[in-house]
Amino acid sequence: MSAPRFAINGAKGRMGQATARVLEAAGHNIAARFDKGDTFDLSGADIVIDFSTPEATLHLAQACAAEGERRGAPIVQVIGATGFTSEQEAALMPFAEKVILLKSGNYSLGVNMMIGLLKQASARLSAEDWDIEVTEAHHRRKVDAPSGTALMLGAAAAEGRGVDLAEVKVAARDGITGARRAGDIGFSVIRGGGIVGEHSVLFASEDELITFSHSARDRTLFARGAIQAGLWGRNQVPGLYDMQDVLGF
Ligand SMILES: NC(=O)C1=CN([C@@H]2O[C@H](COP(=O)(O)OP(=O)(O)OC[C@H]3O[C@@H](n4cnc5c(N)ncnc54)[C@H](OP(=O)(O)O)[C@@H]3O)[C@@H](O)[C@H]2O)C=CC1
Ligand SMILES: O=C(O)C1=N[C@H](C(=O)O)C[C@H](O)C1
Repeated sequence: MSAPRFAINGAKGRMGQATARVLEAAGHNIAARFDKGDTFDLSGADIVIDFSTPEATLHLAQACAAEGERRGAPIVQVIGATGFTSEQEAALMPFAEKVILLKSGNYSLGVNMMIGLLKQASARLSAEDWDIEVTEAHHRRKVDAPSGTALMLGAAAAEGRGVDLAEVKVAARDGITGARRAGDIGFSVIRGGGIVGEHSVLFASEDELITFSHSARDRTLFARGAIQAGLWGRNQVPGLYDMQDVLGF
């Protein structure tokens, strides 16, 4: 297989710049860099690392599908953006027929390890006795909440209990909320300064507390994972994959 040619969407953003640094340090070819207002010319690229916005991701998926058809070989689009509405998630699905889509709220090894552990824990700790609370903290410029990672962790905990997160999610508490309902999964959000990404999931019973936590110290961590996902994607057929697939978890 020939050397991979990368493109970056959201190239001037924090993650776009981190991705460029990692690619350049590894000697990879960056064939194109896109930002707001640019036309997606994908003719020189095989793998697009996309840390932009949900809207931009959908436009890019359309361009990847068209370019893949034109050349008779699918493009890999690694989606890092978070904050998709359910309508945007649904709108992305048809592109999985033509594009090798990888999508994850977090491309770190640690968070993806934690997902498996949470499924195990929540399957064993009964909803009657154990309350689950997800807490996340990020930098002051983050625009979506709860974070994509927090939602993934909450979804993993819900899956372990055999329920849909949408049925048990409590994203905010304020005022006279009433007592906690058994089985709910609560989310708390902190925004401040330059925090790269902190996530914790608390299991609380009357007598014991168990906490799973992950701390990201540098955003090149996410860039490295996204590039790993892109290289893995080159050997796949069109479809929708996540970082669990890449890592074989
Ligand atoms: N999955 C993961 O592991 C990780 C995911 N993320 C997610 O990645 C996303 C980006 O994060 P971050 O880099 O910090 O954010 P930034 O705001 O720094 O970067 C986003 C970039 O996308 C650009 N952009 C906006 N609209 C378009 C468009 N239509 N076409 C192309 N580019 C566009 C922005 O340009 P402008 O500023 O001009 O609007 C900006 O340069 C967020 O959703 C974040 O939650 C972040 C880290 C890890
Ligand atoms: O916006 C960020 O910075 C991050 N976003 C992702 C998320 O929403 O979970 C991943 C990481 O925590 C950093």
